[in-house]
Amino acid sequence: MKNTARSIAFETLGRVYKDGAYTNIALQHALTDRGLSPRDKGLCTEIVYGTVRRQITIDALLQLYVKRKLKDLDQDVLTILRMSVYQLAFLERVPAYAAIDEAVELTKRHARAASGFVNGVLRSYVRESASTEEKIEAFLAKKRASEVLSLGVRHGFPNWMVQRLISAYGRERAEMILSACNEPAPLTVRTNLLKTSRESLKAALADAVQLEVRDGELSSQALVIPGAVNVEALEAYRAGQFTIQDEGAMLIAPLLTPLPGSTVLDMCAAPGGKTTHIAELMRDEGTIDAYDVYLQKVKMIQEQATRLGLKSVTARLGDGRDFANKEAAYDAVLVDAPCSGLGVMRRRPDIRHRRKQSDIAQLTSLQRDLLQAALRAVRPGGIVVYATCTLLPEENEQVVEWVQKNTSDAFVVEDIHELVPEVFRQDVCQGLTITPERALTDGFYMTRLRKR
Ligand SMILES: C[S@@+](CC[C@H](N)C(=O)[O-])C[C@H]1O[C@@H](n2cnc3c(N)ncnc32)[C@H](O)[C@@H]1O
Repeated sequence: MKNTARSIAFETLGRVYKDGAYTNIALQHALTDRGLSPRDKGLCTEIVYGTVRRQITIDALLQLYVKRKLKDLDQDVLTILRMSVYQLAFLERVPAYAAIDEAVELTKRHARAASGFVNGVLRSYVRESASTEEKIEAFLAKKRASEVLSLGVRHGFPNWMVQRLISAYGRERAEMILSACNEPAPLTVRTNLLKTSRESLKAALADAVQLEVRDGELSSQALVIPGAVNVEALEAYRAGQFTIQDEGAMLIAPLLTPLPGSTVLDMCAAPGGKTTHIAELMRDEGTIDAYDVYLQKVKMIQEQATRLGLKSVTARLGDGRDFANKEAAYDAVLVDAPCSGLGVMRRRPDIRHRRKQSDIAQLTSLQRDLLQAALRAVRPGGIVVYATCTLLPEENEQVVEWVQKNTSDAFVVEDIHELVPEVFRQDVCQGLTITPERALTDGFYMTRLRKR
């Protein structure tokens, strides 16, 4: 049977559910050289991302029609049911018969004995005329769901995440954040101003992809490309004229205000998005030591620096925490710490299933150690920027507060009002947390500290 959008979606979801693959990476591999039309690639992407994003909602809907526990179903059968209910519940343009017929075909191929069961469940799903919202509410009423469970089921997030976001942002904003995390993220690129101007790159990209490319509004280097395009295949990419980066992430390197000729340590640098930004801001004059703890990832930093033609970057293998015991006196240090990643769930939808509540304490401990080591490694009067791509205060301002109380390297938290775009100024406090519903960026925390 030939490849179709749904058969490749099924295959990709299998890699995610059975092998623990990352959705974005599994999908990228699955779509390469499989002969799908752009339209079918779009449908496949939508089904894969949507099924993973909405899995918790879909499972609630399925429980209304399946008598057995979902965890007792064969994994392939469950995957087929999930991706089919996603189409029936959330994709208005997909005709129900197309989704169901192909679900039955897929089941015949992968779990033949269950094809009648899959057909029955999906047909009873569409037979009931209630809207998706009404079905979700029916499930919640049956469960007598708490407010946290209700929000989690409506938006597709585990209870602990919902609870923590409510504690940090209040119910109303937490719901806006959850909803924004389910929106597709735009494709944005950062112009390498050492090679080209934003105007020239905009024209070159628009010509290459035949779409209207527009300026980003938060960074003077940013361009937004509407639509899913493999920009890494473009000549301008090979020529080092841009880096793929979320516009929110483009706000972090400038917080270091790195001057040409300075010495900078990037402690957690791979794949090098911010390292290369720092080097560009320094006009590639000075030195940037870019560390990561995994060898494979260190290679990625070097590849990016080479592609962009940056000579000031040296990619190095090492644990950032070791700087606690080293002699160093960098002018500036970036700690872009490993974190729970709740700010980037638009692009990495499986984070909501992969992350466990118990990870947070471990991450916090690592983050504290890294920040303490950074304060060791910077010279007196130098700058440390601490950043994450998560929205939880435990990994953000509370890490800074803890280190402030528990380190011998005293520092002040600097005011960053002038260093961030207007739209975020009202949110600057000890640092800045940007959330995805504010300006349609990924979510980040960033703060600038000056060692006394
Ligand atoms: C948020 S990512 C960095 C993203 C990067 N700054 C960028 O903009 O492309 C965090 C990185 O920290 C690395 N890491 C984790 N533990 C580390 C440690 N103890 N020392 C140094 N790097 C570490 C991870 O491998 C990961 O690549």
